[in-house]
Amino acid sequence: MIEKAQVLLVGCGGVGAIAALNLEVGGHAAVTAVLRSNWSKVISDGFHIKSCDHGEVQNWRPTKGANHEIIFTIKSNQFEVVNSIPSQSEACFDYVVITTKNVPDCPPTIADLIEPAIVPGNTVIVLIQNGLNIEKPFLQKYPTNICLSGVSLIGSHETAPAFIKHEDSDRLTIGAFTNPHVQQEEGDASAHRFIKMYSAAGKTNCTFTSDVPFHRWQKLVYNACFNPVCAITGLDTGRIRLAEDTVATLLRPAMQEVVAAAKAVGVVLPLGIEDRMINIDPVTMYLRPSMLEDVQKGNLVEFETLVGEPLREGLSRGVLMPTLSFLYHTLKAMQWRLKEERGIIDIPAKGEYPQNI
Ligand SMILES: CC(C)(CO)C(=O)C(=O)O
Repeated sequence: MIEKAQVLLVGCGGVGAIAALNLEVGGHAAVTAVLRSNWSKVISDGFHIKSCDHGEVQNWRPTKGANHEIIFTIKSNQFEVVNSIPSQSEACFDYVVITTKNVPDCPPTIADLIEPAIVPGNTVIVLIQNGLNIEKPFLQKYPTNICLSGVSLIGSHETAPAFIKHEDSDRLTIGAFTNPHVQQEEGDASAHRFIKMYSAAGKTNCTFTSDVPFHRWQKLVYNACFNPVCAITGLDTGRIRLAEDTVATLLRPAMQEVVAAAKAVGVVLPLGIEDRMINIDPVTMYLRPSMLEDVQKGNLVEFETLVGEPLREGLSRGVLMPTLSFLYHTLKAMQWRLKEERGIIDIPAKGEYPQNI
């Protein structure tokens, strides 16, 4: 019998639920999933997943429950669902896989939250998240742990709590972030082990890269541009492409600025990458990037890691980035509005006019 790796999965929405399935059905991993907004729904009814890779998976029902810990049975595998981060004394995790959104402007950060589950120098941290410089807080806090990058191309959304619609198959590129305290070969070997475990069910296309910055910047040509333009305008990617001059005046200039920033940090992206990203999906897919979904659900958006980081990298090297600056500062104002709506910030009541305002 295979000894299963113990995986703590933080975040189990559209991307995380499919990651959980891949890991579980492959039979090489036992997943403990940490849920938040969908926790009570998963406890009562389980997940309902319609997946282009896995087919229809209905009602993952709990077979055992105690306080916050519920064990689910999926076929022969066990899938544990909790709503707080278990500590290493409760369970010993080989991997902590993070599939949440990254909102560093709204602490506590995930790097802080996972602390009880991390054994220094041992637990492998896997970030299946968009954006740039996302590894920095983890390398700072857990300098001797291997940290893997996962760049995901997947069309999977949580349409209602615990209802997952997976329409575009899972393609995941895994590699080790450069860490001055860990040999690169060790990180690469760990990435290969993760890929083997993740791909074991044969339902996903998970591949290795030795060039993490290239893959992160390449994906940013999409995420730093399509995501904000769609989130700000309320239009999906198909409509952006159909709408008169939006591609010419907003999307393409933003993409060109990201390509120039990448070049300034030493990452040369393929010629014509802008066109490839603009046309990556059929127009009539009317794809809604995650940032558009987030704004419309009233969720905070990951504008710092998708837009702020490439902008700062480029500006600090003298790259002119007027379009990205505009998108960044617009998103920052939108985030402020979202924070007010969610009660994260308070403002003085209308009608109070203190002298100093
Ligand atoms: C590429 C895409 C659209 C889906 O994986 C994405 O990364 C996002 O929605 O943020």
